[in-house]
Amino acid sequence: MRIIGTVGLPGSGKGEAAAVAREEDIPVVTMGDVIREETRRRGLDPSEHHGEVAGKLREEEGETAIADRCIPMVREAAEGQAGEPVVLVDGLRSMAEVERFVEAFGDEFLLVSIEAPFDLRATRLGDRGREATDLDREKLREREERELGFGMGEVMDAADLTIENDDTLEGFREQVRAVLDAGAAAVGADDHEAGPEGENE
Ligand SMILES: Nc1ncnc2c1ncn2[C@@H]1O[C@H](COP(=O)(O)OP(=O)(O)OP(=O)(O)O)[C@@H](O)[C@H]1O
Repeated sequence: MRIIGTVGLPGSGKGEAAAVAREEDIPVVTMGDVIREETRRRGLDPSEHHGEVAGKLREEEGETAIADRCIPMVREAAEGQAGEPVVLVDGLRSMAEVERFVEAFGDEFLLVSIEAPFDLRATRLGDRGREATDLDREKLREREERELGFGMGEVMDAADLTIENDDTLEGFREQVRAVLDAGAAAVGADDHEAGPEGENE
């Protein structure tokens, strides 16, 4: 089994990476969807209260609340696959979450950081316009600071691979496909040799 987890600031391209995985029939577990679902369960609008509920969940159930909910979903997604399974986990945010995934999956877990400069991300999010923060640069800064407050910078530094998403969408999608294919090929092989480019070492 190979579990590929992504980390990246808002608008870096995690959703696009997940879309590429789905096109390749690789199941995706989206950590943000777990929060959106919980936000709706609490009778709140995810486009407004997503961050607040993410914080509350961590306060109530601990740092790994969201990872804990995702791990059985990952196992279930893996069980549904023929051959050696690969699952993409979209959106890790803290070292506590990384450690939880490593505890659950050991060397089968590969952490990939997706990175792009603030201005590019702000423009792309403005075009996307999914959430209130997408259209407002100040709100984006706040969202970003909140996410960095959860320790996201440290997670990005700890990644096994970095994909720079500062060029065309098609170029980015190709890089993602290469990592997914290498991840799939590396199932059962030595861990950190997966991935064609952008390795930290
Ligand atoms: N290289 C690129 N060129 C042009 N547009 C891009 C590129 N990469 C991503 N995008 C677009 O930018 C927007 C943000 O990307 P995406 O939704 O993947 O970000 P994200 O990391 O999932 O953000 P969030 O954490 O806010 O959900 C999307 O509309 C996506 O299609």
